[in-house]
Amino acid sequence: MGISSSSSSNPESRAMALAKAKEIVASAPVVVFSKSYCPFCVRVKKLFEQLGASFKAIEMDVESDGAELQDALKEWTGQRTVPNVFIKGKHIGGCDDTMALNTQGKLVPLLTEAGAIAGGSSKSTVTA
Ligand SMILES: N[C@@H](CCC(=O)N[C@@H](CS)C(=O)NCC(=O)O)C(=O)O
Repeated sequence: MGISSSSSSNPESRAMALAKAKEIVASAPVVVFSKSYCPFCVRVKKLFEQLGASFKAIEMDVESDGAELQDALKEWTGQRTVPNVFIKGKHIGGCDDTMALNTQGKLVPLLTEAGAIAGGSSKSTVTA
């Protein structure tokens, strides 16, 4: 490797990426770490839209430090795949996990409690 190393293997960059990921998660009621071409991400974002929930999407294939963020998320949550969903700072998981919460009727209460659905939603679940 010589004197240079990739930014994601540099401990300082890793720590910075982890701090940034945590900052992003704290900055919005719902955060979806995503990739713009990922069909599972599209499903999750569409579900939140259908539920009328506001969310922040971070497209890691577009962000210049996306690879570092993805490494940081793996370190933090144990999950490397996208989407990687957080509600009110809590790690929810991926598309399957989010869809399962919706099917169980647990997603809307979480989104409402997080303040992502203004004034609550008349829908308790949606079929996606
Ligand atoms: N079962 C997972 C599937 C997610 C998945 O396979 N995502 C792909 C992108 S479509 C992924 O993250 N691949 C690894 C990568 O992009 O680094 C879920 O429900 O979220």
